[in-house]
Amino acid sequence: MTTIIKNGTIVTADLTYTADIRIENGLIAEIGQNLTGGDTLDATGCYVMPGGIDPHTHLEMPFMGTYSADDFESGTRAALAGGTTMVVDFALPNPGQSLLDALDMWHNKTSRAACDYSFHMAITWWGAQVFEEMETIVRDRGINTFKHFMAYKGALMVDDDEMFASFQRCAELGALPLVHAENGDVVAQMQAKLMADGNDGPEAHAYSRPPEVEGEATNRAIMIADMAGCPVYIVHTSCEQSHEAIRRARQKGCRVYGEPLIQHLTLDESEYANPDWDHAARRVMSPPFRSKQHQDSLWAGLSSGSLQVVATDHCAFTTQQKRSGLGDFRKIPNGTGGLEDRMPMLWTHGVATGRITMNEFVAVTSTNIAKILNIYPKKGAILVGADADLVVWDPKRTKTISAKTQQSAIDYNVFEGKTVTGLPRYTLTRGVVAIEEDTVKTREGHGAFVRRPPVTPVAKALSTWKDITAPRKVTRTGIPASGV
Ligand SMILES: NC(=O)NCCC(=O)O
Ligand SMILES: [Zn+2]
Ligand SMILES: [Zn+2]
Repeated sequence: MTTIIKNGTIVTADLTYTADIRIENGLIAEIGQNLTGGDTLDATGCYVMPGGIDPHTHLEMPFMGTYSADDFESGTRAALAGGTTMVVDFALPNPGQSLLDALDMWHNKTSRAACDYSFHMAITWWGAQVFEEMETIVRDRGINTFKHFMAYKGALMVDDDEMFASFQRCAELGALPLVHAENGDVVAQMQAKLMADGNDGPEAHAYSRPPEVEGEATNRAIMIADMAGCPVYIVHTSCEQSHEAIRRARQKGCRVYGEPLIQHLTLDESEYANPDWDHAARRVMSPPFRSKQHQDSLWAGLSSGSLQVVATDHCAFTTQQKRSGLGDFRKIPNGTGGLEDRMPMLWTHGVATGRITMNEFVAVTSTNIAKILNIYPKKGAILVGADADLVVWDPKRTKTISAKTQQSAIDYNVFEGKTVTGLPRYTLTRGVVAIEEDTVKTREGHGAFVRRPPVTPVAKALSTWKDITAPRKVTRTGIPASGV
């Protein structure tokens, strides 16, 4: 089947130019002038960009005694509606559970996915079995990233010795560790104190996780990665303290990546002061929303290049689920939605305000993460041979975000009432039109697992350098006799 996208302006991470695109069998077959034949999609007045990649979602995730409400059907439908054509979710083994079993469980959730997907594997416990299975995960199962939680003490959290061992294993395998960087021990103590003082509302969630908790853990993760000899990717970077640690390390030459979320870029801590308990609880996530100064730092990181990727950490819970934390903020399921809104919100608050360019928009929503995850140029590119995961972006289309019209299964939207300008005219997943303006044409089961090979160019370069600079025993000729 042939489709031609005509009359659009192609925008990639490094180029802006006018050309048509011919798509055949789900791939980009030709880029050129005046292409004809097949079905035509009119892109007049639009930008044609690589579809978004959201590398941080939690669909149907078992967490804090419940499951996140969006599954791979509603989650990928929401993604496509907002111009995102691939999601990367997290397989989370229970303590003692085989990584391979956990991965099978996560694959079993995806039969209705409407866009392509992949997984990060979480390291939630440590032992010889995990060490061995990491190799199978990388070599046979197409996964090159391992997630580590420095928070959620007593649940997902790992200690420094486990993290160091896992990072070293990542270095051997050419894999990339991801880190949720918050000091879980300090958080647990702060939570207990707040509760003891009678601070049991959702605002106490934010008080228990100040920026220092995140800055300290980010710095620690980066130093541990440097000692282990691997790059490291810090998820949901929300504050200047964490950004500063990333920036400083990058200046020293460390291979560190930082991922702000669209929520942290556009929503602030005043949400937790709302007198409506539901309003505040719906916005409970970790790390919490920050002040406007922290937001400025994140935006500066995107424009200067010290932060590379904008994600959502889409982990949506209904109001009813959030209410399990009434009377004890520690029991409010942590997480917010954003899959459908990431690209329009970033365009509206980033490109339209001049904080980032269109090309930087493509870089931080798609191309950078495609390179980091080693799936470029299959994904994240407009090149002959690449998957035709494309968004025909109409910079004039506008809407006011509302839970009433969203694809997500939950009953509210943290961006409710915000007007966005810049929306998909079409979203294509491997050449198939899934979204045509307000019409949703997603196909359940169209989404396929994307295998990601290990050893990115960055991992290879870093391991070469680490080998050259590794400690070496000095060969000596004149050794004094002992005791003389
Ligand atoms: N971020 C959050 O609050 N929930 C999802 C799990 C995580 O990423 O920490
Ligand atoms: Zn996290
Ligand atoms: Zn997450």
